[in-house]
Amino acid sequence: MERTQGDGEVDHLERPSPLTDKERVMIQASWGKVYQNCDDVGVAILVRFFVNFPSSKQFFNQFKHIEDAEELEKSAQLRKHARRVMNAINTLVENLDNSDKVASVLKLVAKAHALQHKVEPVYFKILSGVILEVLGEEFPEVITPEAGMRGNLLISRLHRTLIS
Ligand code: HEM
Repeated sequence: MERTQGDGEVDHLERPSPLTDKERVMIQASWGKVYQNCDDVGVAILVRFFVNFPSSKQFFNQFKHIEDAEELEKSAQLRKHARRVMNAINTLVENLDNSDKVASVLKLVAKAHALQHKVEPVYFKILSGVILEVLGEEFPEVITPEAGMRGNLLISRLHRTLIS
């Protein structure tokens, strides 16, 4: 299904086909390399996200007024969220063969962000782009176009959970 948003952007919300065993193993191996460096990678992703999309800082009381990238990098709240994001993705990747678990993790994250933190769903889409951008730069050998596309589909599931 394709939905056209108000600004004319076409949003691909089609249900992805189930992963084959081969794809699952490939994603888990690729992610394993990323997760070995989870602290550095997570912080690099979030700093890029908050520097390039400053309005996304509004949800974080401790660094919403910080503009300098080096200062952002030191923020304890940013570093904590980076770890949480990386750990949540790790749980998803470890459980790719358990769709109930994947759905329950996505639902928990989606509910907390929508209801408690009041984060608009669009920020998840933006963050997913930044994740793929940073991983593509840092791990060109593991982020193939195919893996990138699957990553996008995972995030679009999260986005769909958030808006439903
Ligand atoms: C892949 C995407 C994301 C994942 C997996 C994720 C995960 C988490 C987790 C596990 C927590 C802690 C539990 C909770 O309070 O819900 C959290 C907290 C939070 N998240 Fe996210 N998050 C994501 C994206 C975002 C985005 C895009 C924003 C806003 C732009 C955001 C804003 C927040 C805020 C404000 C908190 C509370 C921070 C605090 O209390 O210090 N998150 N997130």
